[in-house]
Amino acid sequence: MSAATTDLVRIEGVHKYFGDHHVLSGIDMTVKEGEVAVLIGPSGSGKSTLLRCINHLESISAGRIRVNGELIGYREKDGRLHELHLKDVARQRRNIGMVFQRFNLFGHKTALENIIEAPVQVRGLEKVPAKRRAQELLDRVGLAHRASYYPAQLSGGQQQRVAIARALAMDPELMLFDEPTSALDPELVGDVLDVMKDLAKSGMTMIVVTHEIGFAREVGDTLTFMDGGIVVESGNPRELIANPQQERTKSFFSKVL
Ligand SMILES: Nc1ncnc2c1ncn2[C@@H]1O[C@H](COP(=O)(O)OP(=O)(O)OP(=O)(O)O)[C@@H](O)[C@H]1O
Repeated sequence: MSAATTDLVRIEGVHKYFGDHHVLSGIDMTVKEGEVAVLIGPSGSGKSTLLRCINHLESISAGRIRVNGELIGYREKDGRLHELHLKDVARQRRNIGMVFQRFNLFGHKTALENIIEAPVQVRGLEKVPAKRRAQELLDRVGLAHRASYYPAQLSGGQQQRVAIARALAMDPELMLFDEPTSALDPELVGDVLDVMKDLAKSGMTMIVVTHEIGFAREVGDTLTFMDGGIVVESGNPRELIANPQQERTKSFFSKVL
């Protein structure tokens, strides 16, 4: 939501096949630093796949994805892409936080232990500062008083907020959200969206796949409508929702609004 200048994410001509299935058919998209880009579209349109390509959880079949100028998942030599070693992919992923529909917290660890896991294990941070930071992050997501709770003792919305804190603990420069509220009971959705709004206000660059039109309208700097593996239309969320230009977008919004 802050004044956006530089492109933090550049996606150019990205294709993805699963076998013969052409799931992404030439995606171009940029996200500026500090922007919130919302992705919307019918089931199977390729939104999750695109997110997963951005942190190289999926390889791409063609194209380029750059985050902060760095090619993700590959190095380029003589115009050809060569997949990076896992340790280099892991280094890139440390800068990209991802929050999934299912939070996948470690059930045998407390909220705080879940959050310090990666900073301690992956980054080698000492436990004391890691715990201090985790406590700050729990405070930020409104769960300061739940540090010693186990996931099973938390609601779905609280678990998702812990998952957001866990992603933030690695100090990512980009956060990816894949339908973060879709698995939640309706009354728990608001708290998670509020945390995401605060994060947006703090200047975090975010790409959010969601069906929450209100969030898209209120928090999104851009809204991108995908269908059948292509970007059909993209623009200012309010304008796009109020006045879609393409038939496919019109038809989609007429069903979800
Ligand atoms: N690992 C995989 N192997 C084979 N096909 C896959 C794989 N992952 C996704 N697909 C297919 O790719 C297409 C796009 O899926 P994707 O999950 O990206 O869509 P989506 O827009 O996020 O949908 P939804 O809103 O339902 O999550 C679907 O047809 C899906 O079946």
